[in-house]
Amino acid sequence: MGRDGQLPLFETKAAKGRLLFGLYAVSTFVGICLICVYRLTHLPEEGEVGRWPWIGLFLSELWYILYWFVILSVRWSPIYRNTFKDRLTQRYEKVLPGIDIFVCTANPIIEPPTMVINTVLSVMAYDYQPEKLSIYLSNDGGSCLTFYALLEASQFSKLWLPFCKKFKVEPRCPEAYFSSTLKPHHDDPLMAEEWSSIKKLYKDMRNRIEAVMNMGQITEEIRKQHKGFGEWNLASEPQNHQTILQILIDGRDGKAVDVEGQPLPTLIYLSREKRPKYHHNFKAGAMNALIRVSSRISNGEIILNVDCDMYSNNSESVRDALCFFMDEETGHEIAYVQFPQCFNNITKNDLYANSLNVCMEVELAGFDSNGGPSYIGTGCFHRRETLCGKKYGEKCEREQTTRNNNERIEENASVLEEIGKVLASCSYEDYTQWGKEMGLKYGCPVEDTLTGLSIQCRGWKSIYFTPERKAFLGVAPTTLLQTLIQHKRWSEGDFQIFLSSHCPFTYGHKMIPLKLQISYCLFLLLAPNCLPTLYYVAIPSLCLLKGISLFPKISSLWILPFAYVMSSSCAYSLGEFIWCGGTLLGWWNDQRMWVFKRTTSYFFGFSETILKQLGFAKSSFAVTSKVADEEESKRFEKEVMEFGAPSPMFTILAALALLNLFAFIGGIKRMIMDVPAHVLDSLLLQLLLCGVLVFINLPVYQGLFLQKDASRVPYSVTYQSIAFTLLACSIALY
Ligand SMILES: O=c1ccn([C@@H]2O[C@H](COP(=O)(O)OP(=O)(O)O[C@H]3O[C@H](CO)[C@@H](O)[C@H](O)[C@H]3O)[C@@H](O)[C@H]2O)c(=O)[nH]1
Ligand SMILES: [Mn+2]
Repeated sequence: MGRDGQLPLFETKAAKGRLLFGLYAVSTFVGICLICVYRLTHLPEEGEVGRWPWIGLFLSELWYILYWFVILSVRWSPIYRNTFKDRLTQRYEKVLPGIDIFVCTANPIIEPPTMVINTVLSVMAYDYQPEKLSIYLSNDGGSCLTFYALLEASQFSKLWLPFCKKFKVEPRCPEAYFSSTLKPHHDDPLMAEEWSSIKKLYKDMRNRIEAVMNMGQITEEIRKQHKGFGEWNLASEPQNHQTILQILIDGRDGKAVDVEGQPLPTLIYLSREKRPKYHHNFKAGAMNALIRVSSRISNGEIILNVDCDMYSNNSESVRDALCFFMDEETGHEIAYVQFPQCFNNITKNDLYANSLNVCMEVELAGFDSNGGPSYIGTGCFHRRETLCGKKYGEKCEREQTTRNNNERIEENASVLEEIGKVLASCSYEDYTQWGKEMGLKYGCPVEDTLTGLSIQCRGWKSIYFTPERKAFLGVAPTTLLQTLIQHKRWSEGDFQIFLSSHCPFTYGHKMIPLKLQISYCLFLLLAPNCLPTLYYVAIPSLCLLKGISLFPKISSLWILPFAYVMSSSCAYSLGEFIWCGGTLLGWWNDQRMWVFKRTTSYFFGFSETILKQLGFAKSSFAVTSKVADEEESKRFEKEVMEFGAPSPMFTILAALALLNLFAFIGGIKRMIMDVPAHVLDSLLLQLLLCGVLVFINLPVYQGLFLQKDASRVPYSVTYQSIAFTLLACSIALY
């Protein structure tokens, strides 16, 4: 029961199956202790072969044990939330706050404008009073083609919104809706008719936008449709232009209505100023410009941030989020409500492990119970004042950015556009706290994690909410390289936070619970995982070639803890994976990606972070492509691994795969030729490990030797990797 005897607006439930989890944790812990005892008591004497590989292996294992404790503490007691939207409506319908929605895009080629406006339309159609909704599109690509697409969307919304509301359609992203639903049956002839006509109008619009995209420019005729195009006479280069701010729909304007005469949400286009002299700070820079501009135009109390590829799949999400913010008991403590990142282009067995299901279903729910989820960049509702640097419980002093909420904004649209242009200019942030104490933080490729952490360290709580009907659906990378590069950015940014003054253990000391500090390490310490993994996939195999044993004999009892820890961990992760909706083959693919990411993405992420610390490298942000060519898409659908592009990441993958293949063949040969049974006895576990790695790497061999189309491993990579492998093997053997 909440304050004043009212029922709360949300409830919290603990996860089930804790006993089983405890059993797994305790028994595995015993196994781990025994492994340590074995490693210490069986350490080869000084001068004996295998002493150094042994020590290295033990250090790797120690790292994994440390990381296992992190994994365990995140999973200890996940919680799940449930909202009561009817109570919200009953109590607060008249006083619901204004919501500002920020959609970010950065590149018209890899983030096609059709996709961007689909996202925009889906959030315009939220089940919420349109007078209280304002949608901002931030275009860092600076392309007028995106502006044109948004102009089209503003027209189309006049039909789309009433259609969605009249027939309560889901999802409210037109592309997703029309490709997932069939024409409604004749029992509702009215809807069937409207359905067909809207579908046709949507397709016409899409064709117009695509035609313009193919031309690469807009025609004179289109240019005349809106004064805004005039801005591009001055803005020739995407990275060097003035602010472009256009209010396409002004919700306050009585004439801004849909075809049924109902008001429309406000719709605004923004390309912040870009100048070569000024660093633009990637998405964080875009978000901060949006925060300032919106504070003068609509000043919504709540800000929703979505990436341009993450359409709203659930028209009730705003209300879900408000159930947390407006809860009488705890609402005032909550800074942000994070929804999971889900994707609509995951294939059945998820070859590249992009679904992030376990992270979204289990790990973030664990964060929630340990003190609050991190901010993951998209699908997150923020309280505006917390983004402006306010501490929990403090009165907001920085009035320049937040206006009084009751104050009505009276200026007309063109005045607001002029004011906004100043707020989004490069020099506005000079000598201010923006990017430091205010807004999203600069200087880190994972601005989201860093910003979320600092909000939590200012005393705020956060909430993680996974509704049954997914709230947002996005586009996951569709090639191996894109996935690896994305994870490199993440691991690099995360590790950078760990090494910085924002390390949760110091920065968060006494500010957030210890268990949350530890939980953050799950992400922040991903990068260093590359070292033990590289060691584990290379050294035991090389030792196998040489005949050095690093694991207990099969006939010894010491084999038991190794066998137990391996099988219990596999069983646990498989169970968790299936529980989160995965398949058996999906789990296997996930294991493969586990190895691939650790030996490439995290390795590069780790090295670059170190180089950055030493001042040798600068930060970058490789935007993930949301499109693939036709052949690529076909292979993606068929779950054929894509190696097409030459990349040092592939050289490492191929070299490690070949190394294990050679070692495996060498190991088998040794067993057959050298006959004495003790070889088999002392090397079998190593042979098994090597065999599993060979099995994991099957798609790599396929890419090296069998695939003939554009997806094969490039020859340059093949030669390099063969050279590396031969070198490594000969060093090991002689
Ligand atoms: O200079 C830039 C670069 C990127 N973006 C936008 O940022 C978003 C995320 O970029 P994307 O390439 O899709 O990155 P992902 O790896 O998919 O994104 C995840 O990880 C990022 C941090 O690395 C977060 O910013 C994202 O919100 C989160 O979804 C996209 O909408 C981009 O348009 C900008 O607005 N300006
Ligand atoms: Mn993305």
